[in-house]
Amino acid sequence: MRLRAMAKINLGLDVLRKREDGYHEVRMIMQTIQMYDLLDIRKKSETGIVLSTNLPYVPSDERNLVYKAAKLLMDEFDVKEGLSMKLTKSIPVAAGMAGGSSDAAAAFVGVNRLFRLGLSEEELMKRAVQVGADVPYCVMRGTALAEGIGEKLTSLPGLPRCYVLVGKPGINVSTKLAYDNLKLDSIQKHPDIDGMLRDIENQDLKSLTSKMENVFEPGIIRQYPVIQEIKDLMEANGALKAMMSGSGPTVFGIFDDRAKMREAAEVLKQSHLAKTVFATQIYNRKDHA
Ligand SMILES: C[C@](O)(CO)[C@H](O)COP(=O)(O)OP(=O)(O)OC[C@H]1O[C@@H](n2ccc(N)nc2=O)[C@H](O)[C@@H]1O
Ligand SMILES: Nc1ncnc2c1ncn2[C@@H]1O[C@H](COP(=O)(O)OP(=O)(O)OP(=O)(O)O)[C@@H](O)[C@H]1O
Repeated sequence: MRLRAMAKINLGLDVLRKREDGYHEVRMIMQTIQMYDLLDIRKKSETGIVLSTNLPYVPSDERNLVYKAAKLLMDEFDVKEGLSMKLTKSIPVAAGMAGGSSDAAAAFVGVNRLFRLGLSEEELMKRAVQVGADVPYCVMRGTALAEGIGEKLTSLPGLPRCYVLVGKPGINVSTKLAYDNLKLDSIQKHPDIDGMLRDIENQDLKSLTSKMENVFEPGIIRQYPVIQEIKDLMEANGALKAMMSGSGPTVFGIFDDRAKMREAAEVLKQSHLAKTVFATQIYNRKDHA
């Protein structure tokens, strides 16, 4: 069985407060994009889980979120058969695009199907949060409002067709460090998430993109000014708006015109500001086909 683990971007990202357990309460507008890792899974005769990946620097043992997700379900349902998984990564690692989280979501969906566990999407999402805050959203996909620590999800109407240019500089940002370094009292500008919800309801892409904000952005840009340079390049080359995704460092630009996005992609490639440049579009199917 082959599953696609889709990447996400955050169109709006607000952090409200720190909880007792160290996690933060957030309010975010999430969007799936057509950029994906592949997870091949099959039964094997010997018991246990075996995982291989195409990247030497991504762990292939119990530290991998795919392994964690599969083990969690197989332990709960006392699955005696063995599982063999092959992960082929295309989503940049430690990039703010939920690569590992989405791989884990694919493992939840795949193990549920392969061993006929009969869990509904909602039941999978309930378990998914134990692997990571973004994993329930990666099970759900599409356009969504995420609250709580990211696990309280409300499905939203799909955005009008638009194009997404992804540019990741050659640096990695730890999500944990980004949250630890965030000074909640000195956040200058909180995104207008309620206004964005209205724009999505009204299918008004221009108004929606004009409100895009991410509270992590100023702090991470101070550390890595190249992020600002990539944003500026995208906006100078036709993006309605460009912003950092998640805790960074990946920048995405939203375009209403595919040709313009492709031209901007060429300029970005030639600038050598980004190590990964990928031109794509939003993705609103939810069926894990
Ligand atoms: C920044 C985002 O990518 C935006 O979508 C997510 O909030 C990150 O979600 P994630 O990678 O699934 O996060 P997890 O793997 O659960 O947590 C990694 C670390 O980030 C911090 N963390 C994460 C999510 C959250 N709501 N509050 C937090 O404080 C915690 O220190 C945690 O130890
Ligand atoms: N399946 C996986 N793919 C990539 N990294 C993984 C995976 N499982 C565990 N990891 C570890 O997790 C770390 C962060 O990986 P990931 O690519 O998920 O970060 P991210 O894109 O910042 O995620 P998010 O947007 O959810 O914060 C990596 O450094 C890696 O060692």
